[in-house]
Amino acid sequence: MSTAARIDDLSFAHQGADLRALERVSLVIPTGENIALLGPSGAGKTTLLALLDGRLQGWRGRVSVLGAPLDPDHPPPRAIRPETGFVFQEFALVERSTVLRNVLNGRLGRMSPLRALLGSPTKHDLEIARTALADCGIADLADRRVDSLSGGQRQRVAIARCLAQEPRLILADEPVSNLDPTRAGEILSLLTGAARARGATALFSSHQPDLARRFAQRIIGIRGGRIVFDVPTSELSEDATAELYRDAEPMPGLGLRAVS
Ligand SMILES: Nc1ncnc2c1ncn2[C@@H]1O[C@H](COP(=O)(O)OP(=O)(O)OP(=O)(O)O)[C@@H](O)[C@H]1O
Repeated sequence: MSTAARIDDLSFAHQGADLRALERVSLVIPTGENIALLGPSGAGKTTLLALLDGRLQGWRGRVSVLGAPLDPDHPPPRAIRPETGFVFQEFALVERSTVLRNVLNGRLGRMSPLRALLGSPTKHDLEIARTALADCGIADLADRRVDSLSGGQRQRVAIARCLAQEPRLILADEPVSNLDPTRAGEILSLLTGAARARGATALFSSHQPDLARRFAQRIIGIRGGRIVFDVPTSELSEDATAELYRDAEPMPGLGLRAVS
C-alpha cells in the first residue's frame, strides 16, 4: 500500500498560544482514499490540513507528504508544492477576476517562473483549466467575474482551481460549511468523485457527521488536538460520534446529528 501522507508523533502550538493545537498525532493516509476529518470547532482540523500543506513550521515529530519528508523549520521547495492542492473554506478566489483566470491560477506552480510572472498560460494549461471547469459543471461561467457568483458556484471555482493544479493530494478545509445541505452534498460528491477519477487522495474536514459518512471511506475524529478515533466509515458508531461532539457548541443552522 503506498501512502499519500504519514505523520508520526506530531505536536504543534500556534505562536503565542497557551495550548497545543495538535498533540502527539500519528496517522497514515493511503493513496487514493477519500478521508474525512471530523471534530468540533477548535479541534485542530485546519491546523492539521495547513501543516500537511507545508504552511506551518515549528512543529515536532515526523511528517512526510507524497513520499517527501516535510522540514519542521522551512516551507517545502516550490518544485513539490503543486503536488498538494488546497481548497479553502472561504474560497480564497480573486473576486474581480474571471472564473477562467482564477482556475488558471491553479496552474501557476506548474508554469516556468517567467510564465507564472507574466500570467501567460500555454495551450496545455488552458486545456487543463477548461477540463476542470467542465468537470465542475461551470464551463458556461468561464468568462464571469467571481464577484457575480453564488456561494455554491464559488466553491465549484475553488475546486476547479485545485483540480487544474493536478494535485496528487487534495486537502479541503470545510469545503461545504457555507452551503445548504443539497448543495453541500453536490459539492462533496464532485470533490471526492474528481479525486477518485484522478487517482488522487482527498482529505476533507467537516463539522457534519452525516456528510462525512456519505462521502468518506474512512473517518478520523479529532478533538483537543488529539486523534480520538480513526476507523473505516462502516465501523463508526453513533456513540463515538456523539462523544466527539460532547459539550460542543452547535454550529449555527446545523443539527449535529450523529447519523444521517
Ligand atoms: N493563528 C492562530 N494563533 C493562535 N492559535 C490558533 C491559531 N489558529 C488556530 N489556533 C488555535 O488552535 C486550535 C485549533 O484550531 P483549528 O483552527 O485548527 O481548529 P478547527 O478544528 O479547524 O476549528 P474550526 O472547525 O472552528 O475551523 C484552537 O484552539 C485555535 O484557537
